[in-house]
Amino acid sequence: MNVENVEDARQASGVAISVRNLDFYYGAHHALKNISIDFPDRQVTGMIGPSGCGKSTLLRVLNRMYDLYPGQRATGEVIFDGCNILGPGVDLNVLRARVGMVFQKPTPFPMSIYDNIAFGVRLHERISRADMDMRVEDVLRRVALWPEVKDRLGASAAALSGGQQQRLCIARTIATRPEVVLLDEPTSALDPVSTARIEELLDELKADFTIAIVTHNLQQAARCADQVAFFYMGEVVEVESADRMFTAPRQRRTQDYITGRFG
Ligand SMILES: Nc1ncnc2c1ncn2[C@@H]1O[C@H](COP(=O)(O)OP(=O)(O)OP(=O)(O)O)[C@@H](O)[C@H]1O
Repeated sequence: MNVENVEDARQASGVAISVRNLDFYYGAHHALKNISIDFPDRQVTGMIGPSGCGKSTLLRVLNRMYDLYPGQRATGEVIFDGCNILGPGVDLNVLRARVGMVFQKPTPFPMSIYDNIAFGVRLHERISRADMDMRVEDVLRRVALWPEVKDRLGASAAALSGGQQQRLCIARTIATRPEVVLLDEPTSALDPVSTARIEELLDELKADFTIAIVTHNLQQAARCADQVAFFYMGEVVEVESADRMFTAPRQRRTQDYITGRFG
């Protein structure tokens, strides 16, 4: 399938990634059990549930991050652009550029602000210095960091605040022009002001990217997500629109969790 057909197919189905009958194992530990869930195109999917229920594990499957670790394996299907990305022959560098990931703790590379963005782009594209300058400016503007850093692009990223570093990490992720952005508790290490800025940013980014966000913060899921999935002990118990999830969930276990009966 060429890129245009893939884009047409995704828009027609309205689904960016479709997970079917997914099981995941850390050695003998069965961490995800027969999971099926669709990630709608250009919407935000929030993933909630108690600690250890498998939310981060699912994110790590969606770009095959787990492949970096021996003894971890997935079975089932994760369909992205008409292809099962769990199958053989997938170029993992390309996959990880198309399905980008932002981690809980801001993890800028030990290099300049400019190079934090240019580094990943150079791995995937040959572009001129002028085009790279434009790309760097464009993504820094999109994450609302440009006014704060435009006069010190050559300075170390380590000198930025935690919230600025996380916005830089999001800029770095979108600089390779992924279709999907995965975020694993991206604001849990940040103050309320930085958190609010990242939440606003997600709302803007979903015009162009499909977003999956793991969060412990139910209010954050209610504010940011279009659909919400509730995970419990390695299973997806319920997937609903955010409105329904927090007002009228169908399952008893979901209701107990969102009303704080366990956590
Ligand atoms: N590297 C690993 N090796 C073995 N077991 C692991 C590993 N990472 C996670 N697990 C186990 O897999 C299960 C799911 O973990 P996961 O991190 O996906 O949960 P989570 O819902 O994201 O939790 P949290 O909200 O605390 O981050 C847990 O039982 C956890 O102990």
